[in-house]
Amino acid sequence: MTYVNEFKQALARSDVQYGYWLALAHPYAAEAAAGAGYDWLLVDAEHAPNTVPSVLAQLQALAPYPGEVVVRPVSDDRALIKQLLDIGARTLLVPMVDTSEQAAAVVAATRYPPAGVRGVASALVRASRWGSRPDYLARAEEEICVLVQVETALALSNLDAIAATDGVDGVFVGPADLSASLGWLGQPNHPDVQAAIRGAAVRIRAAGKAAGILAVNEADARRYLEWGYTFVAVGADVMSLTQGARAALERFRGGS
Ligand SMILES: O=C(O)C(=O)C[C@H](O)[C@@H](O)CO
Repeated sequence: MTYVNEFKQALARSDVQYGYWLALAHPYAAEAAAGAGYDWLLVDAEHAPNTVPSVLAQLQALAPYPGEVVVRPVSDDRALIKQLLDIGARTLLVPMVDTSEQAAAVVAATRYPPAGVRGVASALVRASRWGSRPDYLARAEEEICVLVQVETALALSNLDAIAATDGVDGVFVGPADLSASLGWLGQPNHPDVQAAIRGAAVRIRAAGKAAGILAVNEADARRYLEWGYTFVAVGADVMSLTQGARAALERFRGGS
C-alpha cells in the first residue's frame, strides 16, 4: 500500500480533484459511494452523526478503494485531531477557521514535536499500522494534508494570512455558513456571497494554495471550477439518496 498522499500532491499541482460528501455516517453507504471513483470522499463529522468509531469504520471500508478520504472534524479541537490522525485519517478539513493563529494551531495539532503538539503513540495506533510502519513518525508530516475552512466574514477578512499559514495545504470556502455570516442566511447564491466566493478563490490561489468548495448542483460546480477552485465536491450521498428517491416516485405518481 502506497503511503504517498497523492491527493495532497495533486492539490499542490493545482490539479482538479472531484469530491463527494459522505453524510450518511455508515461504512456500508461510504463503501457503496467509493466505487464511483471520486478523487476524494469527505467523511463529515461536523454536520453528520459521526463519532471517532464511526469514522474509523468508514476509513476501513474505504481503504481498498481509490480516492483520498478527507475527514471533517466537528471543530479544531486538538485532542480530537489527535484521535482522528491516530485512527488513520491523514487528510483533514477543519471547519470554522477565522484567523491565521487558529490555522497555525490546527497545523501544530497535526505535527509531532518539536514542530507541533501531536501526542506520540505510534506503537498503539492504526495510522502507523500499530508500529509495523517504523517510518511513520518521520513521514507523518509529509503524508498529512491540512485543509481549513473559511466560512465567516471574519475569516474572509483574514483570508490572505490564513492561506499563507505554513502547513495549510488548501482553503475550503463554505458557502452555507459564509452566506449566513454575511447576512444572507440560506442564500449562498446571493450576488454578495458569490462575489466573496469568487474573490476568495483568487486570494487563495495567489497564496499558492488550493481552493476548495462544495457545490450542490452542476451549475454551481462548473462556475466554481471556472473561478479557480480545484478541490470541488460535486455531490453528497444524502442528496443523491433523497433526490433520487423523490425522482423515482414522481416518474410513476407524477409531480404530486
Ligand atoms: O458552510 C458550508 O457550506 C459548508 O461548510 C458545507 C456544508 O457544511 C455542507 O453541509 C453543505 O451545506
